[in-house]
Amino acid sequence: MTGVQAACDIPIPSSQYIFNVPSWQAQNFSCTGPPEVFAIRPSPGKGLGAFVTRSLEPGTLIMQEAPLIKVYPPEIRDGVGYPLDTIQRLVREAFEALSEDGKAEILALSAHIFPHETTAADYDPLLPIFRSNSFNTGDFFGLFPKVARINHSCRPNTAYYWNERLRKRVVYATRRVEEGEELSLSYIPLLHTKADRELRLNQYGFKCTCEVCSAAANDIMVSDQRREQIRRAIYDLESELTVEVPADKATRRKAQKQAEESLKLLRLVEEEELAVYYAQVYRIAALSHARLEKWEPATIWAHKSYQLRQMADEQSQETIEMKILTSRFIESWNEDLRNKSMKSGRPRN
Ligand SMILES: C[S@@+](CC[C@H](N)C(=O)[O-])C[C@H]1O[C@@H](n2cnc3c(N)ncnc32)[C@H](O)[C@@H]1O
Repeated sequence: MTGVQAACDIPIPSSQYIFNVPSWQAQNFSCTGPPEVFAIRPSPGKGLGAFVTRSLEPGTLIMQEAPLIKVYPPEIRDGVGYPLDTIQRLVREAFEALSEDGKAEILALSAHIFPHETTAADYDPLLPIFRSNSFNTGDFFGLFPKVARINHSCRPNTAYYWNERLRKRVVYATRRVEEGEELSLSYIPLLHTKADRELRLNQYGFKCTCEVCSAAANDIMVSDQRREQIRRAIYDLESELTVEVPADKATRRKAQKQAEESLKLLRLVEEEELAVYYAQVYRIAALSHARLEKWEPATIWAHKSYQLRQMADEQSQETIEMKILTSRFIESWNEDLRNKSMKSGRPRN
């Protein structure tokens, strides 16, 4: 029996509580959560930013926030994008329903205003605030005032996702973040060249000054090439991912090539330090090796992917998938070893 199980087995009498809470306090009790791990202060050239107050390990939860304003976008008009007039009206309606404190929180957010906007007859200052700070959860556009203080980087140290169970946007560290370092996340897909990323960031009205975009010309060229290669490799490998054992020699040769490509992809993502993609590429490497019945590397990559996915969200479909795959690969690996030892006539302990 392990120490953990032993500790859990200690019977705790149900009538005993650590604190004796008077009933009036219990009614008024609300959980404020642990102290924040960041502070908001000026970030040179970027307005305000969020800076960590102590070093964070990968996977540390940084923020969990419910949207203060939520707007369900109407259908996109073909080739035109979202109808701005409708979005503007919906944002205004949601804003008017807020408390005075909520309104003040929204109005304090930064916004980039395009010159043509202020001259429009129905100009509403809420629209640039919304455009500069809102996130698309896939279901709706939401304004999350705390998350909105995190600046963009093309090599971010955090990732975020919409947690459907909590109905909150969750931000967590994807790598170690040192005390005093600024938190960053990505507003756009990152597997594009600097020029393409610039075009996408235009909608937020700023030119990115992150470490990748302000590097020397040669480093930018190398980074651009790597990102293009990573994008292509992810697309190619993911579109053919299967755990079916190759039925003939030609398919086996192709599967072998794919396993090699999956390791090259891993190296590229690590060289580019795109921690937000690690879980995805570990999964590709795991499945590519499982197909060849190379259970040891398949298990190692699957477990790495599982660990990262689990840091983000223990109960997501992606995490559960990697947990199941890891245990299946371990089983196959054990079976493989048993078969080999039977063949060699040496029993395995
Ligand atoms: C969502 S807000 C981020 C918080 C903002 N800095 C503030 O003061 O509240 C987005 C705005 O921050 C600035 N910003 C964010 N990331 C940046 C970056 N990588 N380079 C330059 N400016 C950036 C831009 O002005 C952008 O419109």
